[in-house]
Amino acid sequence: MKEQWCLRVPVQEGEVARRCAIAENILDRTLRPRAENGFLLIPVLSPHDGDERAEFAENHVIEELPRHEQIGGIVVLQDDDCAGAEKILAARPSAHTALFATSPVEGEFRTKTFKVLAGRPTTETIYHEYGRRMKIDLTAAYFSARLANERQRILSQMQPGEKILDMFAGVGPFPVMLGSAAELVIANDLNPGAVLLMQENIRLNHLTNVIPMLGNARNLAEIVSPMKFDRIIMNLPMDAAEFLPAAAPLAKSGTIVHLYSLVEREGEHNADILRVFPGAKITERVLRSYSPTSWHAVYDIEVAACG
Ligand SMILES: C[S@@+](CC[C@H](N)C(=O)[O-])C[C@H]1O[C@@H](n2cnc3c(N)ncnc32)[C@H](O)[C@@H]1O
Repeated sequence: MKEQWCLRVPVQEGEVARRCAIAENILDRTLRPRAENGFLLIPVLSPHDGDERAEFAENHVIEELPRHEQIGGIVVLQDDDCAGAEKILAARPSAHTALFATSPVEGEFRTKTFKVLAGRPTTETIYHEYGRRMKIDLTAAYFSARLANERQRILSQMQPGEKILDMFAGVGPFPVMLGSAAELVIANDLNPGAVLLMQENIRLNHLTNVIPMLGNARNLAEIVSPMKFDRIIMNLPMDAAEFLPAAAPLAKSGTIVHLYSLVEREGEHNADILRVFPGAKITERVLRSYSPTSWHAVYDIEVAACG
């Protein structure tokens, strides 16, 4: 029998950890994950720091499942495939609904429309990420679990007492994840449906220092002035760079701006960034490929002293 290795994570974090293992190409798909004493053991292809040996059953089911993404109890299939949806729900007891997106991400609110392929007719679910719970409604507001690792990366960089602004907060995944380590988080979105869910997510996670705000990011400086922030999150990948001038009055020397964008070449936004934040230190990281010619990148911008 070949050597079998696993990543051991608390069951509630299993979904996120499994997705990260897929993204990092380390998941051993030939073996079936299993639960043990409140932990999920995820089979990995080769050992890394902290991984353990474990024994797994061969995986015959997962291999045959149609491609899909799981968000809480909802699976979203890549194809309009009702039979495939039934198969997935049978293989994944944690999923209650299978959906197919009938539109791309669209409009100012960046939402999609869905068709129910199988299971309970709903687009609502509870999603777990690193010990936090979030209510999601995929038709009411944008949500993607793909930035779960990014949220952990930012959390690991935070200093005590930070004031954070999330200009495009959606249902609040960044504010909810960073809230307990921050002094204050202002979490803004234009979509009333997103802000209602965000309010609920703030309550669900017992956060008292996260302030939800319904507004256009262009006007934030007028609304929260004279406040300045230690960290500003800008996750509007199609247009975030356009909002840099709106972020400028809210930043000070040393502020870190995390700008997420879809780009086609390295350094694509550097000139825009330096025009708004002269002398800023820019670090660009690739998050994932988006199409054959474009990728999702994050620019970490450290604002320099003004004047
Ligand atoms: C890509 S989503 C990101 C949501 C959230 N940060 C996340 O990671 O799930 C972008 C969000 O920006 C919001 N949005 C779009 N234009 C906006 C604007 N001018 N001002 C404030 N929010 C805006 C949309 O409603 C949407 O929720």
